[in-house]
Amino acid sequence: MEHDIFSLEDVKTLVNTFYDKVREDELLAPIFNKVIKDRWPAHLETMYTFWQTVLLGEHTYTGSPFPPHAKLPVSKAHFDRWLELFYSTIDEQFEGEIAEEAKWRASKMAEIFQFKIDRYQQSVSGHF
Ligand code: HEM
Repeated sequence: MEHDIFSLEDVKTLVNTFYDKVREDELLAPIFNKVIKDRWPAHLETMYTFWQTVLLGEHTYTGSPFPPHAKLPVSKAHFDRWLELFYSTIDEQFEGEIAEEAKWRASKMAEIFQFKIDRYQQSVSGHF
């Protein structure tokens, strides 16, 4: 039986496995690679601190999550795929309250990001 997400080691496993899937995904990989290029190690480091802060209460992340997403060319299909890969990564390796919390947090953030991105896209296309 799988265990819950307890340590920074678990967070790193989660993040590494998830972005391995993202980088192999035909819908998401081009979007990420266009922005990140050869900075994947730095992105992964940032994401360790983000999830360490959210899930373990160890406050190592000091950024602002939304701004890098504001102008991405993404829609509901991209967020659905992102969540599908994130959920499967968690369910394959972890089980417990924090694992459930991770999925819930991700879905809420995806909802807010998508709402803001849609609003931005409408404003630039003149239908605001
Ligand atoms: C379609 C879905 C998504 C795409 C294509 C996407 C893409 C990206 C990209 C390109 C970056 C910038 C990396 C860089 O320049 O270093 C980034 C950063 C980040 N993403 Fe996402 N993302 C998505 C969904 C999400 C969701 C749902 C969350 C939250 C659970 C999230 C959390 C973050 C965080 C925390 C950062 C780091 C921000 C910082 O620089 O401090 N992303 N993402």
